[in-house]
Amino acid sequence: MPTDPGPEETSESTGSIKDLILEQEEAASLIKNRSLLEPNEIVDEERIVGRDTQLTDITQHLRVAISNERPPNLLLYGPSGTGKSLIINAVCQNIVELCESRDIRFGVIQMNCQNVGTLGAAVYELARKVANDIGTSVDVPEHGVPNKKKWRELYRLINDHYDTVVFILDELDMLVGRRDKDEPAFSRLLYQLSRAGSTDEITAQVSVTAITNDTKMMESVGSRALSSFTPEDVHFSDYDANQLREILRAREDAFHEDALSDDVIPLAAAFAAQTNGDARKAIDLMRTAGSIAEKTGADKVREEHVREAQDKVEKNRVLEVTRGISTQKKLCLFATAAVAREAGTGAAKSPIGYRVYQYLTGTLDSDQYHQETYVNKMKELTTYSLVETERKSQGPHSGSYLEFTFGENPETIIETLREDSRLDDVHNDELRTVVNAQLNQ
Ligand SMILES: Nc1ncnc2c1ncn2[C@@H]1O[C@H](COP(=O)(O)OP(=O)(O)OP(=O)(O)O)[C@@H](O)[C@H]1O
Repeated sequence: MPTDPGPEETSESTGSIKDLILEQEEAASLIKNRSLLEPNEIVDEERIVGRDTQLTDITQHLRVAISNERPPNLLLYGPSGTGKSLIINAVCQNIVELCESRDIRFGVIQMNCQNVGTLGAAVYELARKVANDIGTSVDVPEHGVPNKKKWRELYRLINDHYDTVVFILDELDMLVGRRDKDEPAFSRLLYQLSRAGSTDEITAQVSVTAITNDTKMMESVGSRALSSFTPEDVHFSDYDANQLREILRAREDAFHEDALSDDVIPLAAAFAAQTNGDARKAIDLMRTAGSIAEKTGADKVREEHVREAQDKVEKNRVLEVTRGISTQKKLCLFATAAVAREAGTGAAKSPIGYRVYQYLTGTLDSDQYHQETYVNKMKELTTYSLVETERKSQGPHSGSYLEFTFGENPETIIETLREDSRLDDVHNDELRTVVNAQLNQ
């Protein structure tokens, strides 16, 4: 039978937790507005800096919607955290408001394609989002019906409720679909959406904005889709340290007055620019540095907190990615990071990476993939933005190879992977010797 804790004990424990909360609140005296430092927070337009060209281009393309004309299709491409979603959403939000004031039924339907899976699931998800936007429900079941019915339902919803609709398909290249199809699902989705308006299936005007990190995505788009999609391209490049500094300055009021020492923003901007020019990362660094400073009871966020945050953020990201991957993928990544670390450029060539992978699998007495599979495993890791690939030529008669460039410090990747005890038998000195011998060949 449970014993009665008694009034004294209850009030004492409640009191101590409350005290703890209040104590922590008092210690958290540096960050004033945490949501401004959340990576997915949609910020007001006064806080958008450094993307004037893209903002002007996108506005120029989409503004025709306020005259009830169909905006062109767009392709926004560039690395992670360079403001693609931010800018398109800011422009669309303003167009929605202007259209409302002119009684034009303008809709914006955004879908992140990362976890959607198949074409059928994508069409259903779009229908669900449209239904949600207009406050109704989808009239076909999610499973067990042919895609044709889902398309028909999507068209019905659009025709009934919009004059113009813009579909924003984020991370579109991730919508690969079933492997047995000749054409990736994203290509079929683009084809259907962009041709629907030219048939009588959709009476509303439809425009598609595709967003991708993969500069080569359009190479996998089938010829039918290519001839109907024909987007205007808007490129988003990495931010440099100056731009990141401006972005962070525009969020300085996330902190209490005088809570930031002068070198904090320039250092966080420099770290983020060094690795991949990603604004999300710069913002993340500021938040982590602030939390570290608060936790240690510091009166200000200082340079050392940013350095500690940098270490933590890098390790966390690598950990997050590597925790779930197979041992073989870890070996591929470990070998490639070891080459990039010694090469000093943050990059590794696939044939050298493969030879170091062979050394690793030999040392650990584990299964060994062929080079093609090694390359494919590394390519799969690009989805996490940990590594990027680029095909390079060795010269006119020597074929080509892939170059892997790391978004994080290769040393961090190696250290993080080493937390897996199966790598204990790989000794650092010997690994360095093997890698250098391969690099010098
Ligand atoms: N120019 C900018 N001014 C202010 N904040 C920015 C700017 N660019 C990006 N950010 C902030 O950085 C974060 C990431 O931006 P966003 O989501 O637009 O990147 P993205 O290019 O769409 O990245 P991904 O390809 O990973 O989706 C967001 O919190 C956004 O508010």
